[in-house]
Amino acid sequence: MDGQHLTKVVLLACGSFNPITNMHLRMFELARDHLEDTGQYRVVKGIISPVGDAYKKKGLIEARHRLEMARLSTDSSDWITVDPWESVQPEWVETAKVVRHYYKEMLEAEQNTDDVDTVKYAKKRHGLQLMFLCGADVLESFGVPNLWKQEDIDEIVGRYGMVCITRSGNDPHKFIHQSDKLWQYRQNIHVVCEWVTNEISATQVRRSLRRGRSVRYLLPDGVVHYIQEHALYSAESEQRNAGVVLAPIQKNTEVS
Ligand SMILES: Nc1ncnc2c1ncn2[C@@H]1O[C@H](COP(=O)(O)OP(=O)(O)OP(=O)(O)O)[C@@H](O)[C@H]1O
Ligand SMILES: NC(=O)c1ccc[n+]([C@@H]2O[C@H](COP(=O)(O)O)[C@@H](O)[C@H]2O)c1
Ligand SMILES: [Zn+2]
Repeated sequence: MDGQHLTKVVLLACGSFNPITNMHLRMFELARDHLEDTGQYRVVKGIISPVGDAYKKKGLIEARHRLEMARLSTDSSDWITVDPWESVQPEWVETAKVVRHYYKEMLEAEQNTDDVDTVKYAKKRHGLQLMFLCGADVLESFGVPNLWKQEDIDEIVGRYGMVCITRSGNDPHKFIHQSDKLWQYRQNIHVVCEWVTNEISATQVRRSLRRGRSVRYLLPDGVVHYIQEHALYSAESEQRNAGVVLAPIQKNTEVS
């Protein structure tokens, strides 16, 4: 097998990463194994895109710290990268737009490496795909009123496709079954069952940190040191954006 027939995939994970945990990194490994196991894909790159400060989620610390922690975590990976583009935007950016941005970049990069043979390029283009990577809670958040625009869901799932990692408390298969829209796109949603269940969540990590408890082995060592060095995550930082409406809700309920 020469792998020529395989579709090359770039995985894009969007989120707060407040802070990045081992489970965020595991998501990429799980998704790659799952996709490559189908015999149809070769995963060539993973992108972590931390959300910008304008997202206004409660307890969200500054993007420069979240970005740096993500960088420290991916230093040892030969395929997972961190991209600052979304995190430095002054306004919150809809995820559909983020996906579009990276897809465009991906095509441009491909074109630059092969701009002499346009016929080959057109063929190659066909064999290149960007997929949105998330946990089952994000998939289920598609059902939260005013959080996602329907056309954005159509674009992300219908046009690009997604990989969704199971998370306890969520049932992505049932959720897809119960949604007419997601059921229609079911071929584009790769649900990955994580059998080695790992319930690390950034919320729990922040809670432990506030209480002075160890979070070692839940986060990469470099991240634990960075948090200590910069004294991140306190009772005060958890109050950031308290009472502020989350940017997507604000945007989708605005009276124009
Ligand atoms: N334990 C986990 N299992 C599966 N997916 C996960 C897990 N933890 C995080 N994710 C996924 O990682 C992405 C980024 O998530 P996020 O930054 O919100 O982390 P989180 O741990 O859910 O944090 P918080 O508790 O602050 O919401 C999301 O797609 C989320 O579903
Ligand atoms: N309408 C939208 O595009 C929309 C709505 C809610 C969350 N999101 C994104 O999903 C991710 C969710 O992150 P959290 O789970 O940390 O809140 C963020 O990257 C956020 O920008 C997008
Ligand atoms: Zn979350």
